[in-house]
Amino acid sequence: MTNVTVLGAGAWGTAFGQVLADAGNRVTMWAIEPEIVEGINTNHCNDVRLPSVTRLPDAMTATGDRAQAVANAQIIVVTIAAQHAREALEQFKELIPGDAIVVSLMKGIERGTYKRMDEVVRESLDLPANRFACLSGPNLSAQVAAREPAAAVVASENPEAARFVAQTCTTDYFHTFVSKDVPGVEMCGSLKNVTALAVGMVRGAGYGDNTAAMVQTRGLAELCALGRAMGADERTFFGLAGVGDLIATCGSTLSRNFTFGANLGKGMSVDEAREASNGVAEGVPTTDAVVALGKRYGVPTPLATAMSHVLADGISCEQMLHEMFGSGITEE
Ligand SMILES: NC(=O)C1=CN([C@@H]2O[C@H](COP(=O)(O)OP(=O)(O)OC[C@H]3O[C@@H](n4cnc5c(N)ncnc54)[C@H](OP(=O)(O)O)[C@@H]3O)[C@@H](O)[C@H]2O)C=CC1
Ligand SMILES: O=C(CO)COP(=O)(O)O
Repeated sequence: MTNVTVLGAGAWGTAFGQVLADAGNRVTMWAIEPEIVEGINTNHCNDVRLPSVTRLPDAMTATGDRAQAVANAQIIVVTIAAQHAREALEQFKELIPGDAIVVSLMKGIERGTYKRMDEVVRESLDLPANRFACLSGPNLSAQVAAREPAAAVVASENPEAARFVAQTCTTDYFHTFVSKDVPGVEMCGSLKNVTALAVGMVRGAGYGDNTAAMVQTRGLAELCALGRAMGADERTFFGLAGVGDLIATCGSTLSRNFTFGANLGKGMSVDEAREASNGVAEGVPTTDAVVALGKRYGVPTPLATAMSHVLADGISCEQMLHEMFGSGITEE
């Protein structure tokens, strides 16, 4: 039995905590909100973030105390909204055990620094690469929480750490693959959210399958080009973390990013869509970071750039599509 601590009891943190408990581990959830801590410890549920689960496993407990949360952890899973990860993790820097493996489940790029979550986690905890892993894939939290079959990729520069993490979170319904491609897995998770915003937007505006497929495929092309430039392994884009997660996120009303985009397509303002969102839509702050990374690496990012104009200037779906394609004819 492994001691695993999950930092952040949001929808995914809670659903993944259940996976870890089902896999036979002792799971400690850390949450800021006392209501969530109380709910997990007393009623075995997280009505705030994951109300679809009426009874979480007994092996899951919660605390709001940072030191207590990580004291005996062999694996620490981080699933905090990406833009708050640095400030939250810095408070754990002196507390985490010297041999614990830290696993990021987050899908975003930090605004302002344009850093991936592997970089943010390692910097804020002063963590060597051999103790870091990330996990990503088509994992809509409500479906994983319902124990529907699903799979994910665990990536680490340290193959032993990747296997340890993969074994720790494998159940009869949750399968894991291992990879060494940390930048690839990180870029897949982050960029698919930007694409899901755009696909959601065209769906919300009333367009059908051709338009959605077109936008989704151009998003994949953008992910491949930028990911390649940043040193990712091409094969990752066509695996679970890449195409797999694009299919799930761009095709599901359970996705916060898809739904956020759909609400924009229906005519809501960004503030109204934010208000209506049921949890964090990571693609929103990540969009500008993707545009900035594109400039840094000399890679055109027409989809992210057009979406950044939607988010900043409120351009329409038609204008977004027009901007995305430009006026010239190019090779695909
Ligand atoms: N939901 C899903 O299907 C999946 C989500 N992910 C990724 O996992 C990450 C978390 O998503 P999810 O759990 O769904 O999001 P939610 O919106 O449900 O929860 C966000 C989490 O971040 C925490 N948080 C926000 N700000 C702070 C802060 N300043 N300090 C500490 N904690 C903070 C929240 O704590 P509090 O509740 O106390 O406010 C909450 O636990 C995202 O990067 C997402 O892309 C990945 C795969 C699947
Ligand atoms: O990453 C996810 C599914 O794999 C969840 O997507 P959303 O964050 O858009 O809900």
